[in-house]
Amino acid sequence: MTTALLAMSHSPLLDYVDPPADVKAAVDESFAVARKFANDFDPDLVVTFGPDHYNGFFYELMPPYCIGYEALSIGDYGSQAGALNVPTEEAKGLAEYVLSQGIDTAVSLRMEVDHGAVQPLEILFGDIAAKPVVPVFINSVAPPFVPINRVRRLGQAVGEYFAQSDKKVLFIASGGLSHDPPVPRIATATPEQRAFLLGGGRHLTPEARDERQQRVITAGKAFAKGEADIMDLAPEWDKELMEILASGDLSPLDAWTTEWMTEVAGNSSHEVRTWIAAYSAMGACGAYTVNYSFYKPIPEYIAGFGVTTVIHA
Ligand SMILES: O=C(O)CCc1cccc(O)c1O
Ligand SMILES: [Fe+2]
Repeated sequence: MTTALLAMSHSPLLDYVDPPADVKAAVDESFAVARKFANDFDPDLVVTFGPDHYNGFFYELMPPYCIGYEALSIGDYGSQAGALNVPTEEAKGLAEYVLSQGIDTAVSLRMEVDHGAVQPLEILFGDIAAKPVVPVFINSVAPPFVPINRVRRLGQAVGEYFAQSDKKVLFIASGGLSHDPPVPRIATATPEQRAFLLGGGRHLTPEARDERQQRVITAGKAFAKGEADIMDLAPEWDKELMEILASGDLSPLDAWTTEWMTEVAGNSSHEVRTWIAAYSAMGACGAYTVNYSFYKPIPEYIAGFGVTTVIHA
């Protein structure tokens, strides 16, 4: 067994809203480090912990987690569309082990994923089907949420499963950190938004897709000028999270309530659940150290933007 971890923020706005040149250069540099890390490790298998943004999962039936036996990228925000290369037997073995540990994951025999799952694959490997990938969805935008301790337990079970494996496994977390992009919320939804959130947002027409994306792009541009009606990024919260994750003892995160996370770090801050699960998976395979860490709050991307690489100590 060998495992490694790459945790990174994603943003649908990477190709749509430009931060100042020095910030963009710093992000590109962090991507170059991540790319070298992933390719030097040369995984036999990749496990992605990713959220979804009402593209594959809707309130009609919203699981807290889901393991994909097959997966299709929907291709939002210019991301690559099409099938992921999912080793179905491996995904099935993982789901069966996770369930045997009392973690009630859903499975999907045809999971639809968005930029939240595939953006890192494109950045690291150039193609979403370049590596065998088992996609693990973690609900990070649609309340109600499970407590953080359960996310840790999910990650631990995933890690335990691969600790037995003879494969080189790269865990990837995609999401966060603090951010509050303009995503419709069920609690405040208009009838039209409610229909979208229940399932009407699946397989949008190109026109409807474009309108949806333009709204987020416009918000990113306004946010960069300090003019958007969304919550500020929370760099102190982001740094505290990254410190706890790096410490190897994730138990302090159990005190982080859903309500508090939303209040301090925004409605989409729950995407950090992908980081927490992935770090837990890594920890279940042995002691670790963070050997590279990048962080910047980037309003143009509507994201507290972090990239970390993690190896076993
Ligand atoms: O719902 C959408 O279309 C995208 C929202 C969104 C915006 C910026 C950073 C993110 O991580 C994110 O999820
Ligand atoms: Fe996201």
